[in-house]
Amino acid sequence: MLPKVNFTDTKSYQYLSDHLIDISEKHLKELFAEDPSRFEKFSIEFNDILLDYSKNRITDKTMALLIQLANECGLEEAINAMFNGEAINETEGRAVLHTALRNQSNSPVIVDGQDIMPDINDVLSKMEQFTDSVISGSWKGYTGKPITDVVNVGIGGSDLGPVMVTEALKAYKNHLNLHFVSNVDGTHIAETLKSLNPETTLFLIASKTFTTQETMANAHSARKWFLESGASEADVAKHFAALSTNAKAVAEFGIDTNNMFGFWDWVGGRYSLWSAIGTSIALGIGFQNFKSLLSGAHAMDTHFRETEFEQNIPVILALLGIWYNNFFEAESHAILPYDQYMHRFAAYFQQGDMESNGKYVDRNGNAVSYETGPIIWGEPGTNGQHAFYQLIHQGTKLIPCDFIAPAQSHNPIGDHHNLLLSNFFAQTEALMNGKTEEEVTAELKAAGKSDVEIAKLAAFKVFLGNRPTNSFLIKKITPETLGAMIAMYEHKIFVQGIIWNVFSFDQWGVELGKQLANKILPELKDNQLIQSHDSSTNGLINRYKNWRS
Ligand SMILES: O=P(O)(O)OC[C@H]1O[C@@H](O)[C@H](O)[C@@H](O)[C@@H]1O
Repeated sequence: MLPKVNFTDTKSYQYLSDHLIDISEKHLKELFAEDPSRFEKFSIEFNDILLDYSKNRITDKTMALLIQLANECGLEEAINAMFNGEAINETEGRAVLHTALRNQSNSPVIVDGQDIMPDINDVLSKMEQFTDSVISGSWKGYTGKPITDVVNVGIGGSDLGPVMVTEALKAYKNHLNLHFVSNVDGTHIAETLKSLNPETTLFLIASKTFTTQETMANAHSARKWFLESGASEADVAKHFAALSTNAKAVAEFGIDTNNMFGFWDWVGGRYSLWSAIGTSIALGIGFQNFKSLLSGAHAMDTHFRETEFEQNIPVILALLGIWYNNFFEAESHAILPYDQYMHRFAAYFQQGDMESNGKYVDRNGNAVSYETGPIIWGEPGTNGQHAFYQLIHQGTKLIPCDFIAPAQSHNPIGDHHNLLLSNFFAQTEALMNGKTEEEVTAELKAAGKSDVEIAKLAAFKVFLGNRPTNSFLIKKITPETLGAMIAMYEHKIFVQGIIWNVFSFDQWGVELGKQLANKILPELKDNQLIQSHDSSTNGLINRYKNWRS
């Protein structure tokens, strides 16, 4: 069982509220001037990842109070409860053990009195055999040709993780072409199938429940396309595999359960890329690289589990997020990778974070009186700089940002990487320091502007600065460092959920829309006038019926 503390009732919350007044009066520039050791003090190096969190609106006292808050909320107890397999997903009565999937130490993890590691290892070795045979070409399609294209059909957690990782690790990719179909919009599958040859295409139907409407619709269309190409039902086994917890539904769909890679209800969808859901990753970059991804994540798990909070990266990130979310009233958090390969990283953690902590009911079943999960967003630098950074620099909203960049590029072309990294360093410096009116005036004077022009322009060119950032400098984006970064954010989300006293591993909020869509679907079958909803919904449905044919 998890602790169920209302964090606004703690002593540290009160102290932090008082301390906020002092910090609000300080500019980050002043904090740096007052303490020359800020970088040494507020940075942590872990396995080729350097986190610099010194450009945050914090002092030693802030960090001490935030850690006190974590202690008062029972964080240590909660971490142990998760790793020990307690049913901390209480509303679904499940343990939360994605950490076991990457438990490279192989130490026993007990659920309901049974060690789950042997089952995990069995699936991993089945995945290894399968992916090796597809990659080597010994797995043949129904006309005897090797597989060239793999289509992962899944949505949400059965799509976003594999997409993000295979993009982030594209430098490690082999000859197999990967495709991802998620949207129920027929365009997605239609456009994907256009370039494919059924004789050399392998479909992975990825769905934890194997009931998700979008995935089932796309899977059926894929099978129809395959059969219409001249293949027989018996050939399906060579071209369709399932990644799921639901063997019965897989068999009913017509996929040979020998071609099923299983996982378990204690793996949440948005935490499932480490499970059989990662089969597309293992196919795209090879099983050994997939294992390295798991190892990187496992190293972060060990760090999270064993390191004192003062040096614990996920804990520190979570507490900083709470500082801004609940004390500075920041509404969102930007993730900004300076790495083109990581272009889906923020999108991935939109699900990871917002589906986990987007809750207004606390673990006691009461509506909360404080803010919970932030809006997560972001795009890669430097593209974002030319799009939305204006608002981060000069808008009215406080947006804490995570800047992420590799020191070594996989594509060291000319001066590109120095150009990229100069922007990475410059942005956090600019966000912190800003530019004063005096600086602006001096600059305009030097550019030969008249006093009248300076008076007219100066105000628009002032940057207040004092905008907080974290910087992650990663030696290189490898399967290990990427695995560690993903696990780091997962644990950050966990810690925040503990402090906000919400259940981070259910997602009831996605159900209502699904239920209503199921109710509306039969109403779309014919052209009868619909009057069963409110006037807006009726009006939209009726106009759709009128326009669709
Ligand atoms: O893997 P499944 O069962 O098809 O589910 C896909 C997604 O379905 C959504 O409804 C859930 O909100 C996600 O968490 C989940 O990842």
